[in-house]
Amino acid sequence: MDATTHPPAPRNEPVREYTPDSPQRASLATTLAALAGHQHELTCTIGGEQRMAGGDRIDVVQPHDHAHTLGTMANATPDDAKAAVAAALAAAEDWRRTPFDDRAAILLRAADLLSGPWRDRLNAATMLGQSKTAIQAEIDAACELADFWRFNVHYARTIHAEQPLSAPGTWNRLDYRPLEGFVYAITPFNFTAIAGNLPTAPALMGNTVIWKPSPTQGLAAHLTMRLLEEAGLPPGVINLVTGDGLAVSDVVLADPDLAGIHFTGSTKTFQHLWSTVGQNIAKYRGYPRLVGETGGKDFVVAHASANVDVLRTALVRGAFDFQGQKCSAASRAFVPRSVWGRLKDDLLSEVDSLPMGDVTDFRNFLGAVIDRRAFDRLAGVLQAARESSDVDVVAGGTADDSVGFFVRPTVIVGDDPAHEVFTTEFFGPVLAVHVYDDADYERVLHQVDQGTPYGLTGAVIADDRAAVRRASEVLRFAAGNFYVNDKPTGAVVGQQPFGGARASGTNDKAGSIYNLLRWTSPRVIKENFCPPVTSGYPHQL
Ligand SMILES: NC(=O)c1ccc[n+]([C@@H]2O[C@H](COP(=O)([O-])OP(=O)(O)OC[C@H]3O[C@@H](n4cnc5c(N)ncnc54)[C@H](O)[C@@H]3O)[C@@H](O)[C@H]2O)c1
Ligand SMILES: N[C@@H](CCC=O)C(=O)O
Repeated sequence: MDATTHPPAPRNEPVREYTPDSPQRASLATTLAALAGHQHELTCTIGGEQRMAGGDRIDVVQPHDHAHTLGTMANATPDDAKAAVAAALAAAEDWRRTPFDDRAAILLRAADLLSGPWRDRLNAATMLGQSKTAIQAEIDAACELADFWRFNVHYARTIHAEQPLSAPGTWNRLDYRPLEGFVYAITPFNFTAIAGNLPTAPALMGNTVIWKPSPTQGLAAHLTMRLLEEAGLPPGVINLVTGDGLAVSDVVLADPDLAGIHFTGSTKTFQHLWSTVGQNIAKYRGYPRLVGETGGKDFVVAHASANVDVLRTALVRGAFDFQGQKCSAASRAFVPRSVWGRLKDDLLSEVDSLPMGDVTDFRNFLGAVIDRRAFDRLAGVLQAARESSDVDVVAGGTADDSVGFFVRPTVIVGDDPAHEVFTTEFFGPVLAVHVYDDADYERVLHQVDQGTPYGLTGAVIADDRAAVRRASEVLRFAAGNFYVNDKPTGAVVGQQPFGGARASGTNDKAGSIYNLLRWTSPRVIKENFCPPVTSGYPHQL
């Protein structure tokens, strides 16, 4: 058990802007060239040792220039997975005995390394590997990840300080034990910060971890692991296994010591993991904690009182930042006819003129979508929309994979809010717009609430206070992160803890006290200073 010390108070990492001629931009450009000019061996890290996984090789390419390979990894095999489990279990005893302050100091040091000497490297890896523009990489790989590490230490300390009352003659304590076993962290391609947070949050609470990042986030994940080692993370605390994860799950999900899953990715993958755990439930030592943040079909509802410039900006940034590949991205908008009349021309011309291309050219607003699979899926969506008589493609609608996986930002207008453009997560730069009669605001709010199985993010744009309040009431369960007169993306750690319910996940709010509580199994210790020495009770006298 730990003394209540006071780690440095967390603060949000300031966001750099990378304006032309700034030294920050010059430094990032130099690192981009250096990283792109090197072929990286994207190894597993098991028990502190780097080794290439034993399965099929996978080339990691730049999505905006797919002929340009950044490095190679391989699918982890069942033997690699077994070695990772063994390493996590071997490291567990020492790690759980490591005082909280030492565990915390490693993550605080990692945060400072990231905001200093590692910033350009992790930003550049995220730009090259995931096709993020400089600002999208900066708010993710530098700022959000440093924020996760600093704020998690603060929240974990708050948890440790929460202790029970003690009656006279006794001392009651809460011992915040880690889970018994190991945690399996599975992370998505789209956020380097999420990839870095999911293994380190359980580790901070004293757990050892097997981390399976997305192959298309492989370069940034590899560098995050090196950064954590430099910060002092002992071998075996986090064991990185590469590849698609299929063989890893076969081993890990059947292991009696599986104590938890920390997942972010698609709803489909999480449901598969959950049902496999359900089938294996009698095998485990305990009940594995299942934490998953998953997909969304995030909305913007405009009211007749909406400021058109606020609405246009929320739609353009909310739908098309990072090519719409944020779980929080606006992908369905509901706009009153009177507002659409004033919004349409400016919105469509702005969307059609958004510069898209190689993200190392800082003038671009969009890069490419992540890989061939995403490109083919999105190209199919656009083709179906172009051919459909039920919807109109009013901006974008084209895709070109000759150099990179480029999909033009697209706006589709449809009359039927039950059409799949309003219900299916496409996870790309596709915004569906439903134009409604101004008098139908109340009906539209209910449609937005019931229109999809998801409940992740959403926004209302309105100047009329009663309209804001009504949207907040009707849409209470439609979004775990609800925005008023803002885009539905860009949550900041410590300010808007992030996560949604319904099919969007377990809503444990990444980077918050609620998430960290899932990685501890508290023990109560009662110590009696004056224990009774006779068995009789006073009423017997
Ligand atoms: N709610 C959130 O906070 C949040 C954040 C980011 C992304 N997302 C969601 O993630 C999705 C996009 O990310 P993605 O394409 O990487 O998702 P995905 O589900 O395809 O993959 C996520 C991770 O799971 C791995 N995986 C897939 N099957 C596996 C298995 N059987 N065993 C082990 N690992 C397995 C993948 O390799 C990857 O590492 C979108 O649906 C998006 O909405 C949600
Ligand atoms: N937390 C991020 C979304 C993460 C999902 O991709 C946001 O708020 O935009």
